[in-house]
Amino acid sequence: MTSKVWAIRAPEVDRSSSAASSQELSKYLNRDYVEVREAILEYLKHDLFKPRYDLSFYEFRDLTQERLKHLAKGNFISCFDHINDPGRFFAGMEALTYVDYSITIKCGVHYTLAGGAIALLGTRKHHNKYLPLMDSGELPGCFAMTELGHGSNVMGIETTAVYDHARNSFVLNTGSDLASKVWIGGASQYGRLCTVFAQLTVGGDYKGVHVFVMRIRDDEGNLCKGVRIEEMGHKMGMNGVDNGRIWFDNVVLDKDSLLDRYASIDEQGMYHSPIKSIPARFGAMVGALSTGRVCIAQSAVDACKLGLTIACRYSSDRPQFGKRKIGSYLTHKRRLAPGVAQTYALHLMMLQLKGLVNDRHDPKKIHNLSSGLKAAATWTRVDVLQKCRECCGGMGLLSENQIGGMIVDMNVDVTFEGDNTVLMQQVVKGILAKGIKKPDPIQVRNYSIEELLEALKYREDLLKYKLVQLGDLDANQDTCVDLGWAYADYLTAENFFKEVQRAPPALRDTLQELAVLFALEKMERNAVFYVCDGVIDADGLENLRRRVNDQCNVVSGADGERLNILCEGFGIPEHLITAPIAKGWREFHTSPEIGARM
Ligand SMILES: Cc1cc2nc3c(=O)[nH]c(=O)nc-3n(C[C@H](O)[C@H](O)[C@H](O)COP(=O)(O)OP(=O)(O)OC[C@H]3O[C@@H](n4cnc5c(N)ncnc54)[C@H](O)[C@@H]3O)c2cc1C
Repeated sequence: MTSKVWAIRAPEVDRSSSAASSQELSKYLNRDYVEVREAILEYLKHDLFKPRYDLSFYEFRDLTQERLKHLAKGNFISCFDHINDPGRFFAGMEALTYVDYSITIKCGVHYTLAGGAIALLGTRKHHNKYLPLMDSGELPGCFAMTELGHGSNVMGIETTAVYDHARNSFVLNTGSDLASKVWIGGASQYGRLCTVFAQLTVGGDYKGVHVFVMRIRDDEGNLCKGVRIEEMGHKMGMNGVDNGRIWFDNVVLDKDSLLDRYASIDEQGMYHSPIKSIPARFGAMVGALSTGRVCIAQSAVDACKLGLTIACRYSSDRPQFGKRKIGSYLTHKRRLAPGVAQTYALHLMMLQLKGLVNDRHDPKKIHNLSSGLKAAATWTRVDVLQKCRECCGGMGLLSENQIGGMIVDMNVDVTFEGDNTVLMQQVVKGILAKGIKKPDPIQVRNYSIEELLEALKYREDLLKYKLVQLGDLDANQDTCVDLGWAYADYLTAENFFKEVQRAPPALRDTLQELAVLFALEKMERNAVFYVCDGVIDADGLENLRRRVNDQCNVVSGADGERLNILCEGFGIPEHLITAPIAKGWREFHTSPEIGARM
């Protein structure tokens, strides 16, 4: 089936009840690197980026590879941006989620993971040799960290690199099948260059995990000596990415293959690193690669924007049980309005995080924040897109309506770039400190902004205190995940209310309504905590439910029409909203052309 992109108009929106205009909202949300964003969105009008639902496994991979090549021609994304201007890099990568997650991840592996590792862990010789060819798309890159036996535990990987001073080179070996590199994006068919994580030994001394850059295929696409690659297999989604499995058998790598920003070997074969401890050195190397997590978190937020735009438009346009629009039902508002609030909240928080990366802020803070937000944003995406799909009823299942495809393609985002459950535990290790005092008890009565923020902060502080008292994090992993959420929720809410103050006056009421809904809904999700710890009682809980209902009504408008304005504020151009249900489902499904699109 070839998908025709229908030029049916977007539904009319009643703007009378909205305090803020969608253009003003969009200008406020999309305020950084405006020219890069606009240019890439325009570039994505090319036919190559139009949706295709009729392709076989290998045809879809070829299309994704063609898309990567075409993007490279546009010069929007450069691996050098990791060093010179990370904010520009993020802006260049962002719009891709609106096209398709396979191309997003294809670019993510090539530019962010492989290109980022070379840029951030390598030195000038590596930059000059590889990055221009990666920018032009001539040298497709892979990133080989995960092994069959070691996924989340990267420090435990078993691939070995032994330095041989007599030959001035390293010898790379997989050893057992459990040490084969698995899931490696781009490896199965198109990848030619690879950044490989391996345990380094120099002069018989073990030095820990280091990263090497090497060719896995030559310019003709033939596998290099000692490299074996197999196909990973058909996946539940994201099949445009050719994931593969790699084995290394006595592969000889020259000395310059070591990405040597954090560790090097001198002319006499002596190993040097400014970071003496093996775990600290590993932490510095992996910590430098937080760009990937930032991109995954941003993609999750962008997917929420697209899913909500489609679901809200359809809901305010589709009557059911007489003339009543489905968007007018409380249960619809309850499913969509909190998602819109979460998406605004997370988008604004991501702007802060990207600002910290751009300013080269404290790496520890960036690591904690990017880990917590990656987990929060991707888990939020799972919830938001499922609700969007349900709100569209059966129409939500049609591939051309975009939401279903995103659900399956993006499901992996809770697992890769750090499994969310494991990431939340890392966040907790990063934020717990000795001497944390028990917070004074609080009570919430009227759900003012001050009380809402106090309640979110209280949850974080009390969970921190409890975990310090409990001591054994391993035996209390469930509380660790709760604390990771509490940390992300409070920071995101606090930032949202600050944004209300920073925003132009015309936007403040609208943003505040959303921020209040965000905070109320977070309290409601954690009602068990608040009741058990005496912050609210049974009446308070009932009051909280009513407050969430009221706020969903305020944010949504009578038929959910206000949600359309808020979604327009996300600024997704019409050519990337291809779902027919977002463009007038009646005209589309009653058109005489309906048969022609199959
Ligand atoms: C489509 C896809 C593309 C990928 N692309 C790449 C790539 O290009 N390059 C690359 O190097 N890797 C890639 N990966 C690998 C990815 O990074 C790993 O899948 C991820 O790190 C998780 O490892 P794992 O799959 O072995 O899961 P595991 O680590 O085995 O985790 C499985 C489950 O156990 C839980 N668990 C694990 N450890 C703990 C713990 N300490 N405490 C509590 N729970 C725990 C996790 O929460 C999870 O639910 C990709 C994966 C996929 C699926």
